[in-house]
Amino acid sequence: MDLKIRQLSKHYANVAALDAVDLDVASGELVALLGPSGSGKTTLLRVIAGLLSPDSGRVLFGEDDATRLSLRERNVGFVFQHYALFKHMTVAENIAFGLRSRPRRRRPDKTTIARRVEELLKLVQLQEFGGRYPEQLSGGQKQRIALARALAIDPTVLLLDEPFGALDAKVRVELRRWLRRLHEQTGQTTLFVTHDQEEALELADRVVVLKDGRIEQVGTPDEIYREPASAFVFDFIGRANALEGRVDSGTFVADGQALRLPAEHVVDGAAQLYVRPHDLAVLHAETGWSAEVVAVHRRADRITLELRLHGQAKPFELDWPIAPDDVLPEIGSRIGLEPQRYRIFPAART
Ligand SMILES: Nc1ncnc2c1ncn2[C@@H]1O[C@H](COP(=O)(O)OP(=O)(O)OP(=O)(O)O)[C@@H](O)[C@H]1O
Repeated sequence: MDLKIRQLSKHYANVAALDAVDLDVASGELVALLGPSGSGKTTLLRVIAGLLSPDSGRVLFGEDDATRLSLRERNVGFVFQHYALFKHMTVAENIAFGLRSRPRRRRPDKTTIARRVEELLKLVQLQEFGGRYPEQLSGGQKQRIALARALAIDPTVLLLDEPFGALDAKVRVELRRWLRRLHEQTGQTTLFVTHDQEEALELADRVVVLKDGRIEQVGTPDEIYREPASAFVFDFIGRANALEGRVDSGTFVADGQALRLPAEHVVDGAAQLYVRPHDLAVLHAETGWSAEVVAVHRRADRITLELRLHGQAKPFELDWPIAPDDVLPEIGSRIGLEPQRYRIFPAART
């Protein structure tokens, strides 16, 4: 089912946890809500679930206004970061819980519930685990069961709040790939909260970037990464350098006059050039603009140079795609550069 959010606001004292948020999620989409701590991700998910009432605005499931409905009436599936399985129930009983606790006229019979539990155990690849108790499962297995339990009621939407947040990095990566495959099988409309940009980019059909209760950008992972709509999104998604300069009649100027780049659509005044470390090309000729090498960092998979422009206090980084017999530049020397992909934004007013 599709989901529409219209002008949703929620305040706590003088904090706007959600500030007039509009969002459309198509049926079958997997959408990540991404943003730093306190940006409003969990609040948005909880308002959609019916766990929190908004101050104003509407939540629509299909054409139906669900704003005033309870969690149960909305029939949503919810998975929390911390395993919320019932300890005293077996895995199978946990999965069956949502169906068993339905009012009698909507409750499937025992055989149907047992069949559904088997199907779900198979779907989350834990067929042998129905008789176990939650304490006999690993963290990753518990979250797969929590997901099976959320899916059991055939929810209108599936809402996941950092479901892998408490797991270690390797298990997280395995589980997010597993979740993507599962989503392809079920086609369930899903909203997924994360503060991990890699998780969002790898998993989601579309990513919603939140900041201070507002949507900064909505787009496919590619759009968000390649065409960030603001300095905030550029900085938040992946590694970014910000170089100080000015825009003057459609030209960005920095480093005295040495660095000049077209900036047609940026208003005149203080501005910043945003460029990722791997989007800076080293020029072996004495063309382009030049920067001083401040430090050389060897990493497992790359070499990163720390560079500085004339007159700028803050160094920036360049990833050097080094060949085995390349000679690394010396500290204090200068190298020629060319940004291959970049964005220029007016400097934030403080
Ligand atoms: N019950 C509450 N009482 C007061 N303020 C709250 C409450 N819940 C959330 N807030 C505030 O609302 C804002 C949004 O919080 P929310 O939990 O939605 O952010 P988040 O993006 O999910 O953050 P995190 O990644 O840390 O979970 C924050 O400033 C938070 O302090």
